[in-house]
Amino acid sequence: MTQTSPSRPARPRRSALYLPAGNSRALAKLPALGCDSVILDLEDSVAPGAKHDAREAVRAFFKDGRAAELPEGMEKIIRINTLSSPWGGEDLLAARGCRPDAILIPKVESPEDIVAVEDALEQTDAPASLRLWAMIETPLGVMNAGRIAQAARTDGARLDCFVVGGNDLIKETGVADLPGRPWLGTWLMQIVLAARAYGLDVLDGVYNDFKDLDGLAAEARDGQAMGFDGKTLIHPGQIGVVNAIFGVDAKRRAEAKAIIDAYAEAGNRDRGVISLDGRMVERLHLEIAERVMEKARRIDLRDQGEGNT
Ligand SMILES: CC(C)(COP(=O)(O)OP(=O)(O)OC[C@H]1O[C@@H](n2cnc3c(N)ncnc32)[C@H](O)[C@@H]1OP(=O)(O)O)[C@@H](O)C(=O)NCCC(=O)NCCSC(=O)C[C@H](O)C(=O)O
Ligand SMILES: [Mg+2]
Repeated sequence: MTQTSPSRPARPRRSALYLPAGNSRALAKLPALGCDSVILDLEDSVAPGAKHDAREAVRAFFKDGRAAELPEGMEKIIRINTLSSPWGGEDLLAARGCRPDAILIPKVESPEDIVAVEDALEQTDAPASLRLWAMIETPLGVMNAGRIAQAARTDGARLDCFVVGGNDLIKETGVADLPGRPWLGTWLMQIVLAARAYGLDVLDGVYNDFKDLDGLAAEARDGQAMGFDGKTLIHPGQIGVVNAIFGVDAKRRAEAKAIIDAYAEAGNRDRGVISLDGRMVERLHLEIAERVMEKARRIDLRDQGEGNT
């Protein structure tokens, strides 16, 4: 059974789809898609000359009610440009005004990058519920991942989730971009470990070859085994594969239910350790099983379009 920290909410974040914010046809498709999160992108998928229009498109999407009509439970994230870029400050103001679930900050390299955004939000009437997600996609970002995640422990901190930026990491380090990601593995694990140490969710990077669903499935399975909560995506055709791999299949549900049922038996309720089908089961396994069942419940609601609150 996959081990998951019981301290984080069991919120499904199987699939997070990037959508270039200025692409009106893609925006029109969104209500029918089954991704758990959408990331409206103002950064790398938007050319410098199109930044203004893309930002206005995001503003309009939230203002005219289209965002509110998305399926309940689909998280709405806006990826801004870095604050050091010519667009970041205006992006942040626009994003805050849209009141999405979270703002995704690209190329985070130190806790100060998070604090700068937190401070800017403090000076506005940003709701306390607004979360921050951070992209880890540079050598410094990976090296400082623990310190960055630690920023989530500060009182009132908004940091909620790490997102791997594999394309930038490959660009910045020069490692070979090979199937199975042999040279990226250590860094990916470092990012997962940092996130887990401080109770953050963590999403794997994108798979660029969007027509190769077998390759996507192999990479998603690797990511699931590494401990990621889900994967970021670039195309609607990738959602089904990834939702299945990061979901809770029938075998895991049955295992979890068996553990919960076993501990519910009168003779077991107060026991620390029990024997189940020839395996040692401890109360920590009960916590994991309860979390698995809660996540399965939320996934079922999400997949029925009823939200995952
Ligand atoms: C990759 C694409 C450019 C491919 O586009 P296209 O050739 O147009 O795809 P299709 O013809 O197969 O599209 C079929 C229909 O699906 C809609 N569509 C396509 N992509 C999306 C999407 N992401 N969300 C919603 N809908 C989408 C098309 O509009 C078609 O519908 P219709 O027009 O009605 O026929 C394109 O998929 C794309 O732009 N993807 C997103 C790219 C992106 O956001 N990139 C930035 C994030 S990746 C990254 O930067 C990660 C990280 O930072 C790192 O460093 O790794
Ligand atoms: Mg990137």
